Amino acid sequence: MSDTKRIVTEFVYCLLLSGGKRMSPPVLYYLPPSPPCRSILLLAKMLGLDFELKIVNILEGEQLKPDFVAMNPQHCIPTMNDEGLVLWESRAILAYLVAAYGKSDELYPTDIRVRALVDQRLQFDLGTLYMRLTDYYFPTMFIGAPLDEGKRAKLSEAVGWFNTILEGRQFAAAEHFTIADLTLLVTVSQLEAFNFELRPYKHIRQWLERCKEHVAPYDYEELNGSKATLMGDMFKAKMNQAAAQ
Ligand SMILES: N[C@@H](CCC(=O)N[C@@H](CS)C(=O)NCC(=O)O)C(=O)O
Repeated sequence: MSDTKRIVTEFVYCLLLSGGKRMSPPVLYYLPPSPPCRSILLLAKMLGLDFELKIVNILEGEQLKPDFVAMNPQHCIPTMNDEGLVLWESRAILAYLVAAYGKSDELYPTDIRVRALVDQRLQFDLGTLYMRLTDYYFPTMFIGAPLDEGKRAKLSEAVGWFNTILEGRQFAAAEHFTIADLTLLVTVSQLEAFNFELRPYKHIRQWLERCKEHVAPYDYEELNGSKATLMGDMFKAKMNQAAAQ
């Protein structure tokens, strides 16, 4: 057999073996403790999807390297590259992964009325709940800035809204667990690890336990719980440092 014929035969054989599917796994640029990265890693576990994982250490400015900025001018993680489809914004990545790799639409329902609610919750987390969490905690955790009571009030207001949303519901958007619960679970478990007082929010506490139980088989503790604790400890250490000065 000629070389050309052999290469073509091997190529066709590979295609047949792969069932015509993608040959290379999607690449995820990430850092394990980053909350939006944690939601992607949890979803990948739930879907049984193996990423090619590439650490980008944002604490050392690796996201500003020219190669990374050329791929994602906004230089944030998580960033995913699935055979040339480059995506960032964790909630957009979650939606894409369920559509591309999910065995069903359960985690991101295609029923337009249910999907509308999932999308609303995803955007509530992005623009309100998680945003207010970062506004309040991150300046202290990263640069030791004093806590701002005004920002705490805004965060409490958003937590209260989420508690009301959950009234009479088992899950955030549908009758079952969806990617809305996943991203909100990362946010609320982080609040819990920062010792945000969740006692007044009964519906959130019940939902949080339900979600943790649902995700426990997918390495929840390793992928999210332990990383939330790590960030909580960083915050507490900064608070103790400030108190000692
Ligand atoms: N809304 C974005 C937030 C992404 C984000 O802020 N990522 C942080 C890490 S948690 C980051 O990459 N920071 C470094 C930078 O922006 O240069 C998402 O959900 O993916």
